[in-house]
Amino acid sequence: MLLKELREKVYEANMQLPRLGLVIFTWGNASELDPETGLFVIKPSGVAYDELTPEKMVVCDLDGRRVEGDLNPSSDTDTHAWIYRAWADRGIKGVVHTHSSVATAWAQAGRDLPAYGTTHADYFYGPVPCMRGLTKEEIEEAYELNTGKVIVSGFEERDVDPIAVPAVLVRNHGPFSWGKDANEAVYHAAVLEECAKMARDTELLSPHCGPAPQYLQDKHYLRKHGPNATYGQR
Ligand SMILES: O=C(CO)[C@@H](O)[C@@H](O)COP(=O)(O)O
Repeated sequence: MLLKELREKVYEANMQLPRLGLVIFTWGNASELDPETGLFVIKPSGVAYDELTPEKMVVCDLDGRRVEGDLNPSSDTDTHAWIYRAWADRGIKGVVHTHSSVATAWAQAGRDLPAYGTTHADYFYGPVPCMRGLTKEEIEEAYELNTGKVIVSGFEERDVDPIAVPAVLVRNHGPFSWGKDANEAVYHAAVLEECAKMARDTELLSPHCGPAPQYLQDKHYLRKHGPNATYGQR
């Protein structure tokens, strides 16, 4: 069996999704890329979380083709593969998709998630962008592959660094997040959902409050990220 240890790691990352309240039923998926082989492990499609095992994880290549496994890989496999092809050389080796309800509501509303406070700024350096929905033709051509293309090209067009903002909202669909591995991608998915809840409530309390001042966002993001980070135990 290929990538036995990675299968176990990706299984555990997937099991975090329902534990954190980010998914129900079979929604969502997590994967991690093995840079040495260029293969990634992903959850199988449509399998309930309480039926998952490391052995049921599916190994795919960067074209999204199944290399090992009896089950069909996640229906979002091509999206994960597109993100790896585009950003693995930036150190992005874990991808997560969820339908966490409040982040999905921002995606359905077609709105970027504003940086209203330091909680957001600690993890996302600026708003989390909401990328356009797919056209009918893109959906009919290759839905999941074009979802990945919309995400990556959207970051390029909007000049957003996927390291500085490790998450995205896809209009009328939901959130995707990423990180250095599957666990960090899950972590970012959970933080995104909490920031989405806070932003929704912020707008209820003060509809036109505007984002946190840039100097405050800078302070919080840069204290945790980059060469001058000071947060926590060094
Ligand atoms: O959003 C989608 C597919 O894009 C959901 O069905 C997804 O969260 C779960 O699909 P899979 O079970 O991983 O195939």
